[in-house]
Amino acid sequence: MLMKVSVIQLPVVIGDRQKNQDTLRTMLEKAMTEKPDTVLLPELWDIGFYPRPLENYTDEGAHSAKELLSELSGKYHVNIVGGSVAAKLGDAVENICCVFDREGNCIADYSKSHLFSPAKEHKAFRAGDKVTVFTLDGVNCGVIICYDLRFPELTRKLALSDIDILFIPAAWPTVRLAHWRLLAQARAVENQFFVAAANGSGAFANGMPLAGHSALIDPWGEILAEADDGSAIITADFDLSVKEKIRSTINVFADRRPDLY
Ligand SMILES: NC(=O)CCC(=O)C(=O)O
Repeated sequence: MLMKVSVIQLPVVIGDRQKNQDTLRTMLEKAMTEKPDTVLLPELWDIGFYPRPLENYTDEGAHSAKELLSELSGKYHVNIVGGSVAAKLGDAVENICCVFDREGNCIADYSKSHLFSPAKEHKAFRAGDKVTVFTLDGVNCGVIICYDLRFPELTRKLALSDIDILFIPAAWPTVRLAHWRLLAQARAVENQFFVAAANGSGAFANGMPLAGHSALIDPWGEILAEADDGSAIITADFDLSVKEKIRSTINVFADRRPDLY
């Protein structure tokens, strides 16, 4: 079975939701010429990482993002893993990813569980406390958000739910590009699944440049497609039978020692 996945590496403008939503409309229309099954967006693609004071830029209940992503997934009949947005939920804000199926239904959500303390994200956002697995076109998928990538235990938990594809929306800076690539490939190799990693292009609110370099990676760690640091759309076919072939050669899941760790 094949799943064609596209990543939209959006050039995020800090604090300008309307502009970023307009850019998404344009880029998604362009991405659809490749006929992807699933499209992934970056972390906080509608406001950037992250304008202050955050309360002036939040999306109440993620309604604005949900309305747009539902419309676009239904219109183009494509699954959308909606990056993330700063959703006001009661009296707190969560960095939340909403997932849409081809009919425009929001079928899952995940709130970032590891907040990036060097940027004081933990002061502005509330951390999520659940692990999210969902199914797109019959394929088991999971999602983590940016800094979550540094915590392999979370990803391993998703792998143990037998996911085939891990989606990673991110806002990752150029100064740590080497970590971004290395960790994304490592998660693919150690868990023997596909990874779709979407970074933004542009800059953080403090002016630090974003690395771009969104990537589509197979379970052998091979990079099937990779962007540079500018605005970009990348696409690759994930041949999901590869996962089983690799697991029948090196079966790390059979050889694990959960009795030791
Ligand atoms: N948006 C983030 O979570 C940034 C993470 C990051 O820059 C890092 O882990 O390094």
